[in-house]
Amino acid sequence: MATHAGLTAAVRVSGLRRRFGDHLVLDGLDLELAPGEFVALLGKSGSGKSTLLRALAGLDYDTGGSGEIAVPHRVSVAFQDSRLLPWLRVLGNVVLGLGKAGELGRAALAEVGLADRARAWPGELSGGEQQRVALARSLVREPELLLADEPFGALDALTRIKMHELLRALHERHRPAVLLVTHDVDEAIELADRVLVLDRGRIAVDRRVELPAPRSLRDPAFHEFRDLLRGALGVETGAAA
Ligand SMILES: Nc1ncnc2c1ncn2[C@@H]1O[C@H](COP(=O)(O)OP(=O)(O)OP(=O)(O)O)[C@@H](O)[C@H]1O
Repeated sequence: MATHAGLTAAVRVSGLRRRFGDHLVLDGLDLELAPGEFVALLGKSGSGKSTLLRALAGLDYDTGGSGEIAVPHRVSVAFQDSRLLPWLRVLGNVVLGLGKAGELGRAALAEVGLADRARAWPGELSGGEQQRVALARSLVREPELLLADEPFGALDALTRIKMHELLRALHERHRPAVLLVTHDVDEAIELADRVLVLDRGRIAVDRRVELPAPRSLRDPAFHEFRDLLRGALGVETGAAA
C-alpha cells in the first residue's frame, strides 16, 4: 500500500483507516507534510497517535486497514526508549546496518555532542545521552522524514530542554520533515511549525504556530495557543486561574 511521495510533499496520507478488532482507531484520516516541515502531533491517550506513526513507518503489518500512504525513501524512527543494542558499542549502534566506515557515524556523534563516547557501551550512558545516540543513528541515515514517538518522554525536565535545543538545531541543519508525537502541549508549541490534534480517528485541529522565535512562555499568544490546544484535548485551560 505504501508508495513513494512526489517532490511536493514529504508525507501524504489519504483516507487512512486502521482497526484493531471492532475498534476503529483511524477513521479516514487525511494528512500532508511539506518537505522540511516540523509537525507535532497531540491527542488523548489511546487516540491513535502511535498507530498513525507505525503506519507511516511501515511497522503495522498485522493491522486491518485501508487508505493511501506516501512517504519518502529515507525514513527514520525514534522512540521513547533509545532502543540501542546493548552488545554493540555506541558507534556500532549509530552505523548499524549501513555497511559504511565509521567516519559518518563519528561526525553524527560529534553533532549530538558525544564525539568522545564512540567506544562506550550503551549501558554506560545516561538516558539523555542514549537518546542523543539514537538521534545520531537517525541523522547518519540522512532521513527525509523523521518519525518521533515521545522521544523525550522518559527524560527529566532539564535534559528535555537541552534535547529540544538539539533537535531544533539538527532540524535547521538537515531539514528533514518531522512528525513528533508528544503529550506535552508546550513542547509542541515550542518546537513545531504546525501542531495537529488527533481525535476520533481524524485530524481535528491543524494549526500553524505563528509565534515569533524564540518562543517564550511569557508571550500571551503562547498561552492563547496552549489554551486552544488544551481545549481540543479536553483539558482544563486554567483560564480562570
Ligand atoms: N496491537 C494492538 N492490539 C489491539 N489494540 C491496539 C493495538 N495497538 C493499539 N491498540 C489500541 O488502539 C488504540 C490507539 O492506540 P495508540 O497506541 O495508537 O494510541 P496513542 O494515541 O499513541 O496513545 P498513548 O498516548 O497512550 O501512547 C488504543 O485503544 C489501543 O488500545
